Amino acid sequence: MRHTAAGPGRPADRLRAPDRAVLAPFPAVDTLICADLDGTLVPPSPPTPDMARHTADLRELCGRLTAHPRLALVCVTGRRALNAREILDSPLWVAGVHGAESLAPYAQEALPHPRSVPHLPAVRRVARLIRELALCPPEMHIEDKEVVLAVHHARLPADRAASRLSRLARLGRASGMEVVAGRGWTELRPPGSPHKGDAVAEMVRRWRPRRLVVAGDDHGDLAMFEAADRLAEEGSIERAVCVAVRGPGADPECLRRARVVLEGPDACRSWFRGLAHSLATGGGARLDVPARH
Ligand SMILES: O=P(O)(O)OC[C@H]1O[C@H](O[C@H]2O[C@H](CO)[C@@H](O)[C@H](O)[C@H]2O)[C@H](O)[C@@H](O)[C@@H]1O
Repeated sequence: MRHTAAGPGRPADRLRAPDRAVLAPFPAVDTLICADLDGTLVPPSPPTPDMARHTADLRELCGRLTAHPRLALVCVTGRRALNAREILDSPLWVAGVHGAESLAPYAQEALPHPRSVPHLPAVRRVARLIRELALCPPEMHIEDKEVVLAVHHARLPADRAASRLSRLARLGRASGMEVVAGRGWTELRPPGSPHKGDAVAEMVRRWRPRRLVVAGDDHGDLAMFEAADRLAEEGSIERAVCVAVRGPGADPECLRRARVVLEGPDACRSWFRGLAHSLATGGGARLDVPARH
């Protein structure tokens, strides 16, 4: 079943394109921000008790950043794109499932990446087999993301999860899929599935920014850091700034490689707020200051 933003075919009013809006996609911008969601813009799941505060703050921040004509903001997440939009509650571009699907600001459906399309039947087949063979133990949960299958096992200690995952992984590999582990989840992905670095490169092609900021906290976000450095080296952008967000389970390599390290999603959102202010007042200087807050 496809996710919709607010019931079948009805996006929430706030996510509807304004009447007579001239939708000029991808004007060239000065600064493109590609930000991960869980652990970066909001605390990682499970939701913290003050989640409502984070969500309200995030919505205000997204409004502020997307209103800026020289700035573009894209959410690059492992979540399904429509699920991410519900959390963001803002009409952003979203690269979902690590870049395997994309959602335009006012679109009601996410589109699978062209590389993922030929594999949709195989993903459906593996999902059906897992159900028919009852391969998923009760402590785990399979999320069918259509372009990949995610097994959520955050409630199990790693060693117990590993033993329970082995049959699922064997079935995935026998069907030609790759097995990729994340924080509390393991995904079965078709070969050549896009990663977050692909999503960043695609967004840079579209927006042609001079400066690129990528922000993340997890192992999968390193692909964004690598893409940003590569795009700067090859001259597609003038400069890249990798921002890591520290928190429970943050990837040490992310923290080591980042130029800017921020203490949690609150600090990340306020750093972006400062960046927007600096651009609005003719700056961008904030990007020139190496910071480890
Ligand atoms: O790329 P991100 O924005 O950091 O998203 C990563 C995953 O986030 C969500 O998983 C997290 O919450 C799950 C419970 O809702 C939990 O089981 C898992 O351990 C957490 O990582 C999302 O459900 C996944 O699809 C994303 O890949």
